Amino acid sequence: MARTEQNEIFFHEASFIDENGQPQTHKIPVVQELARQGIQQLPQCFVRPQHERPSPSLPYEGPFPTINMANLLALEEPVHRSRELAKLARYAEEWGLFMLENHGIDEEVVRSVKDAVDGFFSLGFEEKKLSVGTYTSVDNLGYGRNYVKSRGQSLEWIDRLTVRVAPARDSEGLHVWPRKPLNFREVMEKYVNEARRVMDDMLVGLAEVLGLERLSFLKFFEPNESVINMRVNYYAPCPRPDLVLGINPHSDASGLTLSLQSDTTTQGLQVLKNNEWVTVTWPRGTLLVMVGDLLEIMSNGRAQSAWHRVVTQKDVERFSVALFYNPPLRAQIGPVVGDGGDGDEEVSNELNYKKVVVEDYVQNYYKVAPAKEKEDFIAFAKTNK
Ligand SMILES: O=C(O)CCC(=O)C(=O)O
Ligand SMILES: [Fe+2]
Repeated sequence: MARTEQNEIFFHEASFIDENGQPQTHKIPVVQELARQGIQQLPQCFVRPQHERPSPSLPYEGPFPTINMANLLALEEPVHRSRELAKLARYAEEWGLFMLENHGIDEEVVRSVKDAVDGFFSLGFEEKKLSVGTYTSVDNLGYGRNYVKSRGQSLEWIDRLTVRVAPARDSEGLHVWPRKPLNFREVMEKYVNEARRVMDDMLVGLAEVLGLERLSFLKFFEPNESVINMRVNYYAPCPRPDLVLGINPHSDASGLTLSLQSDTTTQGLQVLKNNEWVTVTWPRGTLLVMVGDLLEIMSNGRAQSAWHRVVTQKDVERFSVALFYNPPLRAQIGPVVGDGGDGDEEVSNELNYKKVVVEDYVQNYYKVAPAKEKEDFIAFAKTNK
């Protein structure tokens, strides 16, 4: 058979420890490059078993959970504010995520983040690799593939860039920020500064509406030691969206996650609600807030982390920028229970979760991932009741 000229295939390298405790390296095709080459046939390594494939999912009927941040902060409008707070409690309990409008982050700042991401992902593969250094000791950070655990697992249709933004000293001495575009770091740090304020306000609002002291959650997030990881998820157009996932189902091992997405689409993210995958409708200009496992623990289960996944689209590229906001790695967190407003102190046998050290929780999470269901992750912090 005559051979036509082959396109060069680019690979990310993934190192992992296999089930026998042996270090392994696995080569993973760079999804963006496959898409750039216009492949029509999906490589087998991305094809999911039948039961994991995304069946068509309809957008949620009715207005998608949305919080208006301006109302939340409007102390001089107590009626608006308490209505918004009530919604916040309901969404945190029933959905684990919601859209955030009127978030107050300057439009220009958001625009510049999207431009910086576009600038980075429009570089060639080798140029991207050269632009970003590698973390030597920290797994799952840097430019590359998503977390890989074994050779047999279906690969996710994604390339991603993860940077530890805070504490800033964690990336000192390591070259981990992209050098291109030139303003990447400056733009992202400016955004993260504003985003942190939004997340802090959310933590205060959530504590308040759950009948807890205002700083009950925020107190775990010591400003100089808390960790913010920024993950840019890039999903290239996919020839067979019906056979793949952009990201496996998971909950985030964070306190809170705050995300923005590209203007190319209003879809991509799905959340499990009443055992059904629901497509998140994501209007332009809104941010997404997600409850992570650590906040579920801190709230003794009243806020529920969202079990979510990402689907891809045929001719549409999409990116999201997720900020994972965590207490310091060495911090011990645990459920905070108040008196529920009725003056009766809760007793300790009503605790559904144990105290855990953040680092231990995260380590276990990566040991378990990819998980089949949320319980696989969160069981680590549950009391045996
Ligand atoms: O792309 C998205 O909207 C979600 C990304 C996500 O779930 C993650 O980075 O943990
Ligand atoms: Fe996530």
